[in-house]
Parts: sequence; C-alpha cells; structure tokens
Amino acid sequence: MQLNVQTLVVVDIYVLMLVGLLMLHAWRRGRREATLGYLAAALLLGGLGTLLGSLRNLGIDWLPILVGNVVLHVSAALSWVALRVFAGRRVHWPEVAAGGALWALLCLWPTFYESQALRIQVYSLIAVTYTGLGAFELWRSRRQLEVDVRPALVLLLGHAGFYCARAVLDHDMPFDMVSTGSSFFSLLVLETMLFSIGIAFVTLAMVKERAELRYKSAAMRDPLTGIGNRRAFIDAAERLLADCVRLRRPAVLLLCDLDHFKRLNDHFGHAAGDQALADFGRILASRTRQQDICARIGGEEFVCLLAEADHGVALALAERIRQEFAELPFATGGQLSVSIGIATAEQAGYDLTRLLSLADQALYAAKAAGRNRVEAYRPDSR
Ligand SMILES: Nc1nc2c(ncn2[C@@H]2O[C@H](COP(=O)(O)OP(=O)(O)OP(=O)(O)O)[C@@H](O)[C@H]2O)c(=O)[nH]1
Repeated sequence: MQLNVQTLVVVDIYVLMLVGLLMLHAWRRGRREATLGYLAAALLLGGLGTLLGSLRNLGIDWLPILVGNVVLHVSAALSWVALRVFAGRRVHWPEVAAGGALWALLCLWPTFYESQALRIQVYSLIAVTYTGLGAFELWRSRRQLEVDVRPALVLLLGHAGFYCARAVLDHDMPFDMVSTGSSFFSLLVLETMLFSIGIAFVTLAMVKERAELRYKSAAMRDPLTGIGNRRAFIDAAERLLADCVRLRRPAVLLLCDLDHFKRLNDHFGHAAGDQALADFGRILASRTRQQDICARIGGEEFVCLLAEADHGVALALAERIRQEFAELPFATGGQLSVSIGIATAEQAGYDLTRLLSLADQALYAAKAAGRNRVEAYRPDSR
C-alpha cells in the first residue's frame, strides 16, 4: 500500500490539533483536571511540532530540525507529566525540559545537526524514555488508581516499541517529508496519529472512571466521621446478610446512640457535638475489622454489622467500645457516654429491617435502664 507522506502529515497535524482542542474543552468542562490539561498541551504542541517539522526546503532548516523537534520533545514530556499527575505525583520541570534541552545542545554540534541517522536515533531514544516513564508511572500506581490502566499501558508500550524499531531500522532514510519521504516515515506519521487518538481516549476514560468512583464513594460516606452513611450501610449490609444465609455464617448488629447528645449541643455548641461524633466514629472504625460494616445512620446514631461474629464476641466488643468512649477526655471537660443495643442476624431471620428493629428494641432497653450500657435483644423483653 502506498501512503502519501504529505497527505499523512497534513492529516496528522489536523488530528493532533483537533484532539488537543477537544481535550482542552474536556479539561475546561471537567473541573480543570490537571491530567487533561497537560495532555491537551501535549497534543497541541505535538501538532505544532509536526507543523514546524514539515517546513523543509524553505532554506530555514533550523526551524524544523531544531525548533520543531524541541517542541515535539516537550510534547512527549508533557504526555508523561499528564500520566504522572494522574498517578498523584508532582511535576518535575527540569526533567520535562531535559529532552528538548539535550536536543538543542546536540544541534550545536555540526556532526549531529547534519547526520540524519544520528538525529533519528537520538530522537527515538528521547521518545522511548518519555513514553517508558509514562508507562512506569501507571504501572507503579496501578493499585492505588482503582481504574483499569491496562489499555493505556498497551498503547504506551506499543508506542515505545515502535520507536525502538525506528532507532534500529530507520538509519539513513531521508527525513525530508515534503519532497521524498520514506516508507518508515509514513508509518511513523500514521503511528503517531493513532497513538495520539488512542492515548487521548484511554486517558479521558481513566479520568472519567476515577471521577465517577470518587463521586460514588463521596455519596456513600459521612463527611463528618469518614465512615459510611445510611445508604452505604443498607447496600453493604444486605449483601453481607445474603452471604451469611448462603454460607451459614452468623452476624450481629450493634446499634449505638450517644447519650444526652442534645444537652451537649445546647451547652457547648454544635462544634463540640461534631467533635464527639467524629471521636465516636473513629473508635468504631478502629475497634472493628475491615469486613464489618460501620456507618453513621442518623444524627447521633451509629451501626455496626459484625460479620462472622457470635453473640459473645459482639457483646464483648460493644462493651469495649462503650468503655473507650466513656473514658475519652472531651475538650469541653464533660463526660459523654453511649448506649448500645445488640441483636443477632439469626434472631431477625437474616432480614435487615427486622434486625434494625430488634437492635432498636435492645437500645431502647439500654436507655431505659439508665444509659451508658450495652443491652442485647431478648425475645421475652417486650
Ligand atoms: N453537633 C451535631 N449535632 C447533631 C448532628 N445531627 C443531629 N444532631 C443533634 O443530635 C441531637 C439528638 O437529640 P435527641 O434525639 O433528643 O437525643 P439525645 O439528646 O442524645 O437523648 P437520648 O438519645 O435519649 O440520650 C439533636 O439535638 C440534634 O440536633 C450533627 O451532625 N452534629
């Protein structure tokens, strides 16, 4: 198949600019997510660098050879920066400038400036380095990122592989894209175009996926205590109870209500009340295991569904939580306490609504018996 280099270069510039502008738009619309901003800059500079690189045979070779390539190296560096920022790391500007600076310095050396083969090899080396760094950023952060980074890794490694091949195979082919061109050069332009579209698409998808995960997680979290809210609890508890039925495992619910909380608010203000809520949430989270489901389901009402725990274990844990909270020194100087009601999933027939209701009856009994105590649900108690 014959690829017309001139046409490809024009299409390449057009595509890079267009995708760059679309990325800029996505950045502006998407709460100015830095990853998209850096990628937009990389794409636009890629288009500009390719445009400058195409200005051959005009008697101003320094423009394509020096300026055009420096711009392309900065563009490659910014693609790396986009992925680095996505992985939560800071930008290292000296490294961003290093590729272009190295190129500019080498251009002062006539042997390099006049050797097509040498320039191709150094260009490829810099391109492989920045692409490899981008892949490395994603690879080392793949677990924390919580999104699928594999498509991006495949693209980056393919791109780096292409430049490795170019360094080996494209020694002395003319770089004069406007007149002669080379078959490898046509492939290069084509590959750059496809890679740019691909990396823009997968990066946008990763950014969007992560934003959705963050919104979802924020919607399920109680901002004051950092533990789950009622909605998160209902979802997770229903799943846990279904697992308990299937695997014939026990579960116990603790329903906790801070005592005389209104009095604390009225005497010491809402900020003191908030502090007490945050302290209790912290105790609950630190005393329970990862598989337990803890949440703040109302003003001063907390729950904890203990997975694979029997009645005795739950009772001991509730007692420890009650005691720890009662011993906590408060900034106000006063003392606070919590009442806790307990019911087992078995008593409720593994039905969440009923389980909450039984634990509530036990809690009512704890309040009625003087507060600052733990009561377990007893079928004969009401
Ligand atoms: N500071 C603060 N107070 C809250 C929050 N949510 C609910 N409250 C307050 O919690 C108090 C709950 O009062 P009550 O339901 O009467 O319960 P109580 O005073 O703890 O009494 P008992 O439960 O019977 O011991 C109310 O004054 C609410 O305004 C919150 O997010 N922060």
